[in-house]
Amino acid sequence: MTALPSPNHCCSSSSSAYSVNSSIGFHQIQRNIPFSLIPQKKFGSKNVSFRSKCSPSLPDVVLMQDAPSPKELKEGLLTVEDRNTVVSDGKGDDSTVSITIVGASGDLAKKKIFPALFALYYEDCLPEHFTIFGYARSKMTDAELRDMVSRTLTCRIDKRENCGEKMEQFLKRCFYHSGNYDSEENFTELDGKLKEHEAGRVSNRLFYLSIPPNIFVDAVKCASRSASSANGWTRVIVEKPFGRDSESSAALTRSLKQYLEEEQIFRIDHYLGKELVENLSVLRFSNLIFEPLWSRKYIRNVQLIFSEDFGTEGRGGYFDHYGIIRDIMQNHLLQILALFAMETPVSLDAEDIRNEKVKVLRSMRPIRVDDVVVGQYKSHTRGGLSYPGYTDDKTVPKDSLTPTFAAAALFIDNARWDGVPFLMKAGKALHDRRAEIRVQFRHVPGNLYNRNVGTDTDRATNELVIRVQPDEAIYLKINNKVPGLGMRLDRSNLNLLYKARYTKEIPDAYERLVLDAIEGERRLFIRSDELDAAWSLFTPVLKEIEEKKVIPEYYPYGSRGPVGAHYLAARHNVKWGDVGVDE
Ligand SMILES: NC(=O)C1=CN([C@@H]2O[C@H](COP(=O)(O)OP(=O)(O)OC[C@H]3O[C@@H](n4cnc5c(N)ncnc54)[C@H](OP(=O)(O)O)[C@@H]3O)[C@@H](O)[C@H]2O)C=CC1
Ligand SMILES: O=C1O[C@H](COP(=O)(O)O)[C@@H](O)[C@H](O)[C@H]1O
Repeated sequence: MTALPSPNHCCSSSSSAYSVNSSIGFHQIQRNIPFSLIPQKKFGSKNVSFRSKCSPSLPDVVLMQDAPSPKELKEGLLTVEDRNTVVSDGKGDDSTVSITIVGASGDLAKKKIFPALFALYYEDCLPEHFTIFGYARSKMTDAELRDMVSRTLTCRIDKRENCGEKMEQFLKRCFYHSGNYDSEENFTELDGKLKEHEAGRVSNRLFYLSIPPNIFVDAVKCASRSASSANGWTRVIVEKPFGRDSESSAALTRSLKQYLEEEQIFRIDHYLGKELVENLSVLRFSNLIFEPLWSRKYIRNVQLIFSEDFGTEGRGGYFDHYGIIRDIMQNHLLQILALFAMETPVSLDAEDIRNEKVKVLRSMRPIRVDDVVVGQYKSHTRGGLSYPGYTDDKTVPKDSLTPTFAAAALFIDNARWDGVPFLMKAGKALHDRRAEIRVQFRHVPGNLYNRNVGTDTDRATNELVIRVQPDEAIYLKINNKVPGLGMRLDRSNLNLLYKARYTKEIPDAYERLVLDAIEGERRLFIRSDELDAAWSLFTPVLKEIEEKKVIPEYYPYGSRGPVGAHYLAARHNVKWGDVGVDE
């Protein structure tokens, strides 16, 4: 049994284990509610939960200075297994984290995962003992992997000290094992190598499935059977797509659950790791001025906008099987919508937040095909340059009807949001790259200044814009008197532009999410019932679009997308906020 450390050890970065707890729920101890434990039956009983100095959960650990007393333990508030759970800052303790990137030779691994791990290392956010393994079929030596990874690493713009040295140190912790995704034998070899590096310490293992979805289950089966930890935790990050409709998603979940408990599955939606998306709850729940306005009473419509100024270049094969609704709307935009619209959760615990998100998703009205507009980009020549159409991609069938653009009107049939249109718009190969949430408020009843505002009430109403990217910002459009002797109003922005306010570079979403997975923090990952609810909403309309072979409206590469999106918005009495002079 693990000995209880003194509460004074809490939070000192040089201490070893600093409080006894479960990897889910510091709050539960404080509220004297007995734990339900993460089942560990397939993966050993010792449950070491790491909290780095970078953890957003750190305040919880601070609260745990008054860790459960021996009396509380004796009185059965914690079970024997709980006592085997140690929360550690990972410094000087006897546990190690092995991170295996399955599909390490691929695009996502190179572009996002290795750089995120390096950034965490650079910021001293990883535990003292960690090893990174790349796993894929490609033949590579450790040196070749390091060479490949080194090409994508960059140092923080705001801190460049010892950058080269840190890169070298990081690369020394990266190794490679070549193997098949469906070979238990190859995963057993990996297990042997991981054990060598773990050197008898408590082993915690994180597998990041950065591979195409058709091989998820094979890889999970082999990893869980042949390379899971014998004495610590084993977790698996699963990349989207989680199926392509309700049935295939449920089948994937069922298959994964043959080898993993739900608590071991970390379904990633990287939009949840974006700074401004995380800030959404802070904005709502820690500012008195917003939450009272957050309902049908004051909000006229909400717009969730995603656009990219490049096409599917290189990913056409994957994309054609999914399309923009599955690629962006069913996950990224719907997750943002759920966070935006949910009721106040009981606490910031993962389960409390996810419970509220599920309730919103389940309150949503089925989407009618009439409330969806689909488009596909076509080739376009501008300034002597010619841009390819979607079906010019060799991996895309010439007669493909797959939408690269969609706009939809959604409704939440609950007391808070009854009748408020939530408009979504997502597209590739458009005129700019942006992701934002726009909240258009109602007009001021009996506005004394109507005369000065003019007839366009849209121009006179307040709008809150949360710009997720690029140039992260939150701004509120207000009416203001133009200085001078006359009485003329204009619309101005109260603007919180992140790069002007904060000098620190904003971490990439993958950094936050990988760290959370290492720490066992599930708040930003998708629970299986959330996923079911999201698919239930989109599956019928997707089927209808596909069965009816709805012809997409063609739009030129680099344009603002199909005009149909404007007609759709107009039918719901909405004007898209990203179009216009002062967008
Ligand atoms: N790339 C991106 O920007 C994003 C990707 N994702 C998701 O992340 C995952 C990985 O994406 P990405 O890195 O782009 O994928 P890749 O197509 O680059 O595949 C990753 C690796 O998997 C192996 N692989 C590829 N195809 C097959 C196959 N048919 N059978 C067996 N192995 C195969 C290859 O490694 P080897 O041949 O060496 O075994 C490849 O390097 C996917 O699920 C994707 O949907 C999600 C969001 C964004
Ligand atoms: O999940 C996906 O996201 C990217 C956009 O991510 P971002 O962080 O660069 O905004 C998108 O290009 C891709 O098609 C999709 O699969």
